Amino acid sequence: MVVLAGPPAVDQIPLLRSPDPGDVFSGVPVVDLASPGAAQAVVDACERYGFFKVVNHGVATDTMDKVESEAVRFFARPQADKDRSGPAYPFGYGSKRIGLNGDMGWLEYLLLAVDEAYLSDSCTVPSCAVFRGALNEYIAAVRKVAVRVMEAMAAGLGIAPADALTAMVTGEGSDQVFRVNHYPPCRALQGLGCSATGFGEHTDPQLISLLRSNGTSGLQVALRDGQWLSVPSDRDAFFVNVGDSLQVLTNGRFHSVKHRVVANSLKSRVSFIYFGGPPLAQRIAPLPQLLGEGEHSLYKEFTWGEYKKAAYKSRLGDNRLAQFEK
Ligand SMILES: C=C1C[C@]23C[C@@]1(O)CC[C@H]2[C@@]12CC[C@H](O)[C@@](C)(C(=O)O1)[C@H]2[C@@H]3C(=O)O
Ligand SMILES: O=C(O)CCC(=O)C(=O)O
Ligand SMILES: [Fe+2]
Repeated sequence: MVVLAGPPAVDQIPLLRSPDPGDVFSGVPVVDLASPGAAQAVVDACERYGFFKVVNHGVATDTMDKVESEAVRFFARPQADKDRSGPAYPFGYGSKRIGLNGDMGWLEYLLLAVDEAYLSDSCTVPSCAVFRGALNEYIAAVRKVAVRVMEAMAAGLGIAPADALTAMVTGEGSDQVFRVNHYPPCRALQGLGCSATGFGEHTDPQLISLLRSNGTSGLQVALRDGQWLSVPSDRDAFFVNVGDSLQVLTNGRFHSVKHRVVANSLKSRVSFIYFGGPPLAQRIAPLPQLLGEGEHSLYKEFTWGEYKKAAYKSRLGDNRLAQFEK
């Protein structure tokens, strides 16, 4: 990453050299959730990249379109209106500042709390009933896809019971978060050979994240050798990230994928991400069913609450798992 002097509107945002248009991730693993081979395909992708896309997921196009058009309507409102839905922490509207430790990106967003399958009643943002209704329908649907993906993981890993992973995310007190990101076009940088960082590189701390975006590209993932590749957008699919906690539960067999978003100079990107996390008291340690004879955990013992607290003290790009490695 290079930090260049840029036009004033973006002077707080790290700039990236325009990615080489040839560096496209043409081999993103595609998992057909309705196929008999789904479980093995999910495990292969989690081991190799910690990243894959899910098709044939059964979520109605109308459910995705409705939430997208309501989100576009929300972000088109006057800035003063949107600011009344802030601050982002613990939940609400935020702009350019990500987290509490100085990270900046070319985006605005809504960070929302989820209870069971819906927006938490304690989360009064957004206030618009139509947007809330669309979010609730979408969250319930994407959460079902997350459950099917985690069941496929357990089946592919040969773990019993079948709900060993899903129970952590759907059980009482699970820590689920939903995020809507809007990356406006960054026109000031058009033709300058560099792009604004939309959302800086990071791994997701939870078990699993499911992302859907409008058709605007911008998501990039890092391969295990550190090479960054641009992910071709697909508005009909869900992209799945393995998070840090799932890496630990599998004792490093699954890989928590580093990813980032580069803002487009011409088009808006809107993305919707469901983050599945366990209850705060959940112990995060390798599942005994996955440890071979004589195999030890690569990590120190911790709870999700301890990890989350440490994560929220860190900068976006920090290696958050490092301090928990043995
Ligand atoms: C800089 C930060 C933003 C973040 C909390 C953190 O301190 C480090 C982890 C970040 C992240 C990444 C995935 C999700 O977008 C997120 C909501 C999460 O759980 O961890 C964000 C946090 C955030 O935006 O507050
Ligand atoms: O907005 C996106 O496309 C991805 C954002 C992301 O990685 C995150 O919110 O954790
Ligand atoms: Fe992320």
